[in-house]
Amino acid sequence: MYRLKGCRELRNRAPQIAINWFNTFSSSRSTHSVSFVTNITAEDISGSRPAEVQNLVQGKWTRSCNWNTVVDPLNGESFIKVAEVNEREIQPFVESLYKCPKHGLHNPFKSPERYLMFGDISAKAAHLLSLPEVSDFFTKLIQRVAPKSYQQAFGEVYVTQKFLENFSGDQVRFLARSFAVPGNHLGQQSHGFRWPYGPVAIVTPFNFPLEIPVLQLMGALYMGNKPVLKVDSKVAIVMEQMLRLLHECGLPVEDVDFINCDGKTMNKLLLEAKPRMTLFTGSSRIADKLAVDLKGRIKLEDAGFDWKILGPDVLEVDYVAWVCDQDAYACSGQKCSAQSILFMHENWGRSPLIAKIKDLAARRKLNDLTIGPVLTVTTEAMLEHKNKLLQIPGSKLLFGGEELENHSIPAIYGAIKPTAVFVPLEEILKDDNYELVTKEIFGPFQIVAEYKDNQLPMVLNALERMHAHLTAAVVSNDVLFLQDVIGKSVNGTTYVGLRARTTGAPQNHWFGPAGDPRGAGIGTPEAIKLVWSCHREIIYDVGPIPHNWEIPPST
Ligand SMILES: NC(=O)c1ccc[n+]([C@@H]2O[C@H](COP(=O)([O-])OP(=O)(O)OC[C@H]3O[C@@H](n4cnc5c(N)ncnc54)[C@H](O)[C@@H]3O)[C@@H](O)[C@H]2O)c1
Repeated sequence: MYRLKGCRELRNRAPQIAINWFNTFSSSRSTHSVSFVTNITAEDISGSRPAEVQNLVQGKWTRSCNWNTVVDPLNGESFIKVAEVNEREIQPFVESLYKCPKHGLHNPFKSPERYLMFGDISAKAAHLLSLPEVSDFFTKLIQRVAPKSYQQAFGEVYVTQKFLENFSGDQVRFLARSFAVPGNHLGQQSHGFRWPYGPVAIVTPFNFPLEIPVLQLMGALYMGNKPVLKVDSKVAIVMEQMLRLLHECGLPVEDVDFINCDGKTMNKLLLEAKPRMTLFTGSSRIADKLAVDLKGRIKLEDAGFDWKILGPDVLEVDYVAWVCDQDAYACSGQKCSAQSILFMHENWGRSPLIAKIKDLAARRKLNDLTIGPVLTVTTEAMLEHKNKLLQIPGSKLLFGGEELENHSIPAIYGAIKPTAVFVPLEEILKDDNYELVTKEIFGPFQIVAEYKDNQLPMVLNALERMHAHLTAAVVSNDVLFLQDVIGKSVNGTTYVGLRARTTGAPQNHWFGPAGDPRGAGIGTPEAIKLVWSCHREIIYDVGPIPHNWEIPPST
């Protein structure tokens, strides 16, 4: 991205961005009224027809003094202009959050009809996303900014749609279900309520442009909060379009602010607006900084160095190899849940597993985006990491380790073939090597190690020393083996059994790190309640006072 010069404050102008789904939708379903005009398709966004992304504050879409230009990750062409708010322009966002009281926009004692409103909004948005033309629009828009295969991008749209279905009807008010406990005397009862934080912030990364922001945003809204949302500018166009869709479905325009800015500006906004809670999804480095800056008023979905252990029972080698390939290399390894290290029992080492993973990885092609640009690590950095690993005694390149061929991916991004490097277990555990081997490379890159029966404690030791505990997989149907590994590890989302995978963040199970009191979750009712509400206890004590009551002695 680079900056365009010149200040053009163009508040309240009609958006000029492409919303292909909208055109299709309005022409095929004429009963649905709409309030904005669009003119190009996701495929047509280009250097000659750049799309624009705006900000939303205090109910108004706005532009800014600064335009950042996003380059097409596949060819380097400037194709999206993002109106980026700079540090001197954050005041309207600060004021907007200040307007929201700590008790939120709704709670069980205030505007409870809003719980039902969000049930209705969710139902309508789920319906819209289920329409083939709408889901195709979002799928292709995701592909343009965070290149991944059609199926992987569609998966995001599908999970988002199912999530919205899950919280339709009365399900939003059920999130705020309370409980009561009888008191010590007549007239006393204690009630536990789920209470909003009021003004809140959501910061999300580039890799899931739709799913992560929508699921967290809706969770925040359901519980009665007013969020300011900041998505990585590279992919913000997707969420900008989704907000317009949510407005069509009845979301009040003042309920969410949407800001495009760099990390430094967002940091400043958080310090000045003082949201009561911030949900941060992204790297551990920024997560730790914000935890300090915000004095702990934060929940985190941070980095993943995700592990998979193949147990002693070798079964279904083709299936396990396919899951390994998907876990490590789908979305070019840019899932926070991607398989970063594979510990295989020596029995698997004697099977054709690695050869099969190599063959599957070799099927991946740039032209269908089953492999593609890496948006936060350059080719040079990934190859340098590989070279450092290969200096460890006994390590070897299993496959990959080269730049992609015949590509036009710009040099600011990465482009390497799916890569696997073998490192001996004893070497991984050495202090000099451990940090290097367990460094998260957010690209198509994995470490492979082998262990013998009596070396399982060494594998468990390697897990114990990791700093992030997001996803994990234990591939075995040996129940005693599973018990042993589960009982001695902590990852928040752990798949176990023959079909175990590290990736997979559907709407039907919890996804998030464990072992960290700051850890957040996403997707399920438990995640929403934990992240977006706090406990409030109201103790009713209305009497009557016993008729023979007398003032007792002081205590
Ligand atoms: N745990 C999860 O659920 C999850 C999901 C997706 C990605 N991730 C992690 O995210 C990382 C990749 O994403 P990334 O490289 O975009 O992460 P990142 O930390 O660089 O950026 C994440 C977001 O934070 C913003 N940001 C940067 N500095 C900031 C600051 N000082 N104050 C406020 N906001 C700031 C960025 O603009 C972006 O929107 C990986 O480590 C991956 O594992 C985790």
